[in-house]
Amino acid sequence: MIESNSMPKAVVIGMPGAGKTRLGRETATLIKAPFRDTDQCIEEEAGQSVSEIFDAQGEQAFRDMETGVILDLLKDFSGGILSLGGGAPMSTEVFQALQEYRRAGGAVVYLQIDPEEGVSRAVRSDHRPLLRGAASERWMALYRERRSVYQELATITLKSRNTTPRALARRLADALTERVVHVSGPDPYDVRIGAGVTGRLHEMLGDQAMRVALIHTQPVQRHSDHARALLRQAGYQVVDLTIPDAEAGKTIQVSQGIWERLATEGFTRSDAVVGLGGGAATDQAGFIASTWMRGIRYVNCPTSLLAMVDASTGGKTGINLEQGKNLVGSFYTPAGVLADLRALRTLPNEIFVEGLGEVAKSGFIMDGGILRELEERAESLRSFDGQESDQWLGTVVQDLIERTVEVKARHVSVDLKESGLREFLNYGHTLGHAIEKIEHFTWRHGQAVSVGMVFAAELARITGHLDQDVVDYHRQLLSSLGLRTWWNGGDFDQVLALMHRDKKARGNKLRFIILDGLGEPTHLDDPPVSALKEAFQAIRKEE
Ligand SMILES: NC(=O)c1ccc[n+]([C@@H]2O[C@H](COP(=O)([O-])OP(=O)(O)OC[C@H]3O[C@@H](n4cnc5c(N)ncnc54)[C@H](O)[C@@H]3O)[C@@H](O)[C@H]2O)c1
Ligand SMILES: O=C(O)C(=O)C[C@@H](O)[C@H](O)[C@H](O)COP(=O)(O)O
Repeated sequence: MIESNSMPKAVVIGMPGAGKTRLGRETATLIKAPFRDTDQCIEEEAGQSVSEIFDAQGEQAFRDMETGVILDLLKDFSGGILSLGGGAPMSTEVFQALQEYRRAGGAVVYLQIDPEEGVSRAVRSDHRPLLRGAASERWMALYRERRSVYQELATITLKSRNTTPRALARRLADALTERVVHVSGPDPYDVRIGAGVTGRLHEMLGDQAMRVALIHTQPVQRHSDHARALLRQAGYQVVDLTIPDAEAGKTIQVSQGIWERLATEGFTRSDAVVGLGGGAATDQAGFIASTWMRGIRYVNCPTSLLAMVDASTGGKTGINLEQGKNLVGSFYTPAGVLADLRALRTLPNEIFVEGLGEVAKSGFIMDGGILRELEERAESLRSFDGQESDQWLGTVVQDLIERTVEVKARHVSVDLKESGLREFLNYGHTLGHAIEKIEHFTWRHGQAVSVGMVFAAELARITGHLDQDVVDYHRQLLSSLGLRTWWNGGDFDQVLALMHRDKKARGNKLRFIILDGLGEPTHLDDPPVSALKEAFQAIRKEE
């Protein structure tokens, strides 16, 4: 039986001369994995070259050896990259084993080569026994016979045309390290997390759209330029829309400007939106997508940590009003989310750190593993520098993003419109949003939520739900990550009035999310004002 913990990470298949061995070897080097080529394994075992085995024992003997080697390696080559001989998948046993390998989660990579190129390489090569004699005719005949088998088995197809072996290996390495979180519900979609996933924009947008509105902010210009180039390459007419940065981009005036532009550009119902940037840009882009002609397709490309772990997923779209945060919006799910880790290279440290606030939130409400990871890595995470982030840190960040998006997905998959369970994702936000407003959005969202979580923990303690040590743990963990745990702005009455505009409030009654313990969120309805005041005092710091 093929088991995921001992099988190879990828198996490369394709025609003779496609470059499978080179692709496999270079990819293995990039991802620091072992590499095997089945022809080479057979030659080592037999002490003869493939041609010599063909000449001395015939093709069938070679195929039997090949099948044996492949079946063994599929069971026992943990995390390696395996390149197969071109004809291997044509054997029923190997074909079925590759199907089983796929079912176990393995990646079968079909390296496609243009027939003209394949033929010209075949003519030049003199060591392939099956191509002896009329090499070009033999190659074409094999190609016709094998092509559909390769296509049927492939989970990843790479075309060698117009690219270098190095670039192909890079693409494969990216694809193999990508993580996918599936969000289910009425309109299911995937969140893809990995270096280079922006390359999947076309796949996610689909072929229906003719025009694409690319909504982004100026600080992420470099990433939007890349996305625009990919969209144009894929044949879309791209309308580039640079909106004001951060919360200044989440206003009705900005929405109005975009709607008018879409009208001028002739956007129809089959056209699409791409939101690229931090959470503010993706919130506005989603809002536009949900309102234009009552809803068109959109894909989010988050570029900040916070947008990757939270804002881009779940379909809460919206804008702010002078009176408060996110007061206008909709629940409208994206067609997909592409969290490209390469975007983090340009992310300033303080914006990375604020994103850790929402990561910690997911830990507090659901996933103790996130909390442990944050505790262990606090120092390196707090000093994250995208430019210098080594591979180790990159993997940690990818893990944290994946885990946090899992937490989000678990909530929004069953309660898209926030009738109960989803409200837990709002931990720390009732006060957090009030702080953002009172501070005229000079405080970053994640920092405000961090203080909001300490407030919620204090409130839980005061109302008899939580022990002091868990409240202390909030302060200690959040501050170790570089997040704020106190706030001296505003006054209680101002804060109370703003908290009444929170979307969890019903009538005159406030509703908070608090914890009964780590990973045990619950609702607290209509707490006494005295308790709120005491919790408010507890987040003030003597200066
Ligand atoms: N819809 C939701 O479910 C949800 C969830 C959480 C937060 N939010 C919203 O998200 C917003 C906060 O998101 P945010 O923290 O990303 O803030 P943001 O969107 O204001 O981005 C912060 C800053 O970082 C810049 N930036 C983003 N990516 C960058 C990159 N790769 N390189 C350089 N600069 C980059 C932005 O342009 C901006 O200047 C808030 O409006 C919040 O309400 C929404
Ligand atoms: O997705 C959710 O649900 C959340 O509450 C996630 C929050 O982290 C996020 O800040 C959200 O935008 C808050 O929404 P709001 O309804 O409180 O405005």
